[in-house]
Amino acid sequence: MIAFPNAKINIGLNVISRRRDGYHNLETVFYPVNIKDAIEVVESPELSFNASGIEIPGHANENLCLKAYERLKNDFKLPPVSIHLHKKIPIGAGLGGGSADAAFFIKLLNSKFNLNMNVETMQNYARELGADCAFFIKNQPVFAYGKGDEFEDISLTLKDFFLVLVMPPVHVSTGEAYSGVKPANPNISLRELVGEPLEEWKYLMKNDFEESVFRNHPVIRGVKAELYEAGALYASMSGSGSSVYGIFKNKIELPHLEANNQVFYEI
Ligand SMILES: C[C@](O)(CO)[C@H](O)COP(=O)(O)OP(=O)(O)OC[C@H]1O[C@@H](n2ccc(N)nc2=O)[C@H](O)[C@@H]1O
Ligand SMILES: Nc1ncnc2c1ncn2[C@@H]1O[C@H](COP(=O)(O)OP(=O)(O)OP(=O)(O)O)[C@@H](O)[C@H]1O
Repeated sequence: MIAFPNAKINIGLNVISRRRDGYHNLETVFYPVNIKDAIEVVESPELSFNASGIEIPGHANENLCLKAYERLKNDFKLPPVSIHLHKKIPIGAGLGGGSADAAFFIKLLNSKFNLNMNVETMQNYARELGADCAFFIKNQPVFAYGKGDEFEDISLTLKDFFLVLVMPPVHVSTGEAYSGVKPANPNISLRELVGEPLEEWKYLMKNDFEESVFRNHPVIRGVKAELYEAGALYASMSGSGSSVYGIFKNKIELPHLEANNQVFYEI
């Protein structure tokens, strides 16, 4: 059985306060985008994991797909499986790729082995694996708060716009990004701002990670500026970076950016 985990972008991101558990309370809007990995699971004599596509830093034993399998195996009778992950979602990009793989793997095991988990149960397992992970269970646009794993549905759609995502040649680690931010309460919650016309977003919304990440990696600031110069209605770094997206009224090509960056159109 095969699943195709997709990436997400963050529209606005306020880091609000530091928590006792070492995490931060935040508010953001998660929006699914059309850049996808592929994961296949097959019953097999022994547990195995292998990967192709973009190279994943770290040891294969630490892959979030395996962590999801081990976590569910504690609570369910699961046979050994062979897992193949084909990686296409850029890593260290703020696109939640690892989290998407883990969440889709939970859904895949649920279907393949008839585990009868409902959405809430799967979200709870996902929460244990990473703050971004639970979003990918329903995989619909949401306003997220708390650690980024509590949700309110929103009716946002970008289907009438043209979305471009640029991956600069820089990886940013999530821990590094959080350590550069001074948490603060926003004047107006993103919950309200996201309902304003998209043309107004650039005056209203920000990603709190941009300031320090742009300072450490000015190339990312440059990409955002180029997207605005090219006519973006709204442009922002996604999550902890380094990817930057632009929302345009009409279809556009950015050959200049393509020279130094990976560019995804119509995501
Ligand atoms: C930056 C975002 O992508 C925004 O959506 C997420 O907050 C990151 O979520 P994630 O990658 O799933 O994060 P995790 O794997 O759970 O945590 C990685 C590290 O990020 C920091 N972290 C993460 C989420 C959060 N609400 N507060 C944090 O301080 C912690 O230092 C943690 O050790
Ligand atoms: N299936 C996986 N895909 C990608 N990275 C994985 C996976 N499993 C574990 N990892 C580890 O997670 C790290 C980065 O994960 P990920 O791609 O989610 O980060 P990101 O792009 O910064 O996104 P975000 O911070 O928004 O979750 C990698 O360096 C790798 O060591």
